[in-house]
Amino acid sequence: MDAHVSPSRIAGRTRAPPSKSYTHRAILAAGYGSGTTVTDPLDSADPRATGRAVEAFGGEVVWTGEGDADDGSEGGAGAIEVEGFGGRPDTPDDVIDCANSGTTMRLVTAAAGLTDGLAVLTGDGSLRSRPQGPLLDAVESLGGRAESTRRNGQAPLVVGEAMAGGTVAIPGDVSSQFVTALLMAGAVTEEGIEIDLKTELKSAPYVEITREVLADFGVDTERTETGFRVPGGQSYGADEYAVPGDFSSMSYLLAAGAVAAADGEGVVVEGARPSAQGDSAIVDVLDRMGAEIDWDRDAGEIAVRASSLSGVEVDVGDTPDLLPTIAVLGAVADGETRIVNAEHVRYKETDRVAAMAESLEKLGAEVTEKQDSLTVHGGDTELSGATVHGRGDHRLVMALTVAGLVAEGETTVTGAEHVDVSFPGFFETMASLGASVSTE
Ligand SMILES: O=C(O)C1=C[C@@H](OP(=O)(O)O)[C@@H](O)[C@H](O)C1
Ligand SMILES: C=C(OP(=O)(O)O)C(=O)O
Repeated sequence: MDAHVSPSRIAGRTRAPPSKSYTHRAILAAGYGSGTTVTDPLDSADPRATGRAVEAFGGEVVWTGEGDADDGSEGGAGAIEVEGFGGRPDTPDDVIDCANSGTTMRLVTAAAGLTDGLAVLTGDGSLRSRPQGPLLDAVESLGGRAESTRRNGQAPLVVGEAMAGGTVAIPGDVSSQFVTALLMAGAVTEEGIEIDLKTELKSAPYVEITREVLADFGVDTERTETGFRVPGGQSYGADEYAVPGDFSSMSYLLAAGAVAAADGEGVVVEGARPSAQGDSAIVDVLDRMGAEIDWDRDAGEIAVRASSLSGVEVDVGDTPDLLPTIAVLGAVADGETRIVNAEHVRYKETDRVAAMAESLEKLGAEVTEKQDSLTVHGGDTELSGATVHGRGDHRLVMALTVAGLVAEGETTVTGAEHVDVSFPGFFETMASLGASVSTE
C-alpha cells in the first residue's frame, strides 16, 4: 500500500495510541501470572505477536472490544483478558512466529529458556536479520540451551532446557531488550539473575519501563553497580493493568503540529500522562527547536503550534525510536540538526540511520551520515515531494508522511501498511486533523 501526501495545514485534538512497550510487557507479565485484565492495550501487530507467544506457552489471551476512539482511529480501547501459564512456560506445540517484533523475539527467547523442552522462534525477513547473539549466549551461560539455526546470531532460534539462573555478562549497547527479557524470566528461575553490563546501556529508559511494570505485578528488581539483579522464586500477579499512551507514536503527531499546524491553531494530543517512557523527550526536543509546545502533565495533554524551528543537537542514546521524527524536523528547521549516539538505531526493523539519510536526500535535504550520527543541514532548500520507501518499517513510514505535509508537490511513501505494527489508525488520525493523505 502506498500513502500519497500533499502539503496541508492541520489542526484539532486527537489521542495517542496506547504504548507498545507497556502492552508487550503487560501481556507477558500477565502470562507469567495467573489472571489479569490488561485495559486499554495497544491492539496492533507487535503486541498480538507477544499474545500468541503467551498462548504457545500455555496461557490464554483474549482481545475484547474494538478500537472506538472518537476520531475513528483504531489501535486503542478494549482490553485483553490474559489467563497465564502460571510461572513456568510449557514447551510450545509449534513454532512461535514473532512476525516483525524485536521486543517479542527478545522477551520470548528468555521465556523459552525456561521451558523443559525446546521452543523454535522465527519472524519475518527483517526480524531474522536483527541481532540476538548476546541473548543466546546469556541463556546458555545461565544453564539453558539457545542456538541460532544458521549459527549467525539471528533467528530462527531454538531455545529451552530450563535455565536455572545465575550471573551473566552481556553488552549493553546492542539492545536493552536483552536486559528486559532476562529480568522478566529471571524472576521465576530458582536462583534469580544478575546482569553485569560489559558496555554502556543504550535505550536505558526501556529497562525502567520493565522495572515499573514488574513492580506493578509484584516482582522486585534492583539496580546494581554494574547492571541489574532480579531475585528468583517470585510470582507475578495483578488483577488489572492499565496501559498509558505511547510517546513514540505521539512524536509524529507533535512533529506534524510543529511543522504544519494552521495559523493561529494547533494540535492537541491526549493520552500524554508522565510514565517511564524516554521518548517523552520529544517534548523537550521540540521546545529546544523553538516550537510552541505545552505539556499539561496533570491533564495528560500536549498542545503544539507551528513556528519556525532551528536545528539542535540531540543525543538519541536513550531514545532511538525518535531518530526518524527528529531527522524530519531537522530537514524543516533552519541550520544544522545533529543526531548523535545513534549507532544502535541501525539495528531496528531496518537501518534507520541509512534509511532516513537516503529518503531525506531524495526529498531534497542535505545530510551527512556517519556510523553513529546523522546530521541534517536544514533550511537552505525547500523539501520537494518524491517517492520514498518505507522499507517495511512503521517508523519510517510515519516520519516520512510528516515530511510530506511540508514538501512541495506530492510525496508517496511505499509500504504504508506497516503502520499496523505500532499505530494502526495513523492515516485516519492524520486525515482527521486535516492532512491531505490518501492510501491505496
Ligand atoms: O523494550 C522495548 O519496548 C523497546 C526497546 C528499544 O529497543 P532497543 O533496546 O533494542 O534499542 C526500542 O527501540 C523498541 O522500539 C522498543
Ligand atoms: C524497534 C522497534 O520495535 P521492536 O524492537 O520491538 O521491533 C520500534 O518499534 O521502533
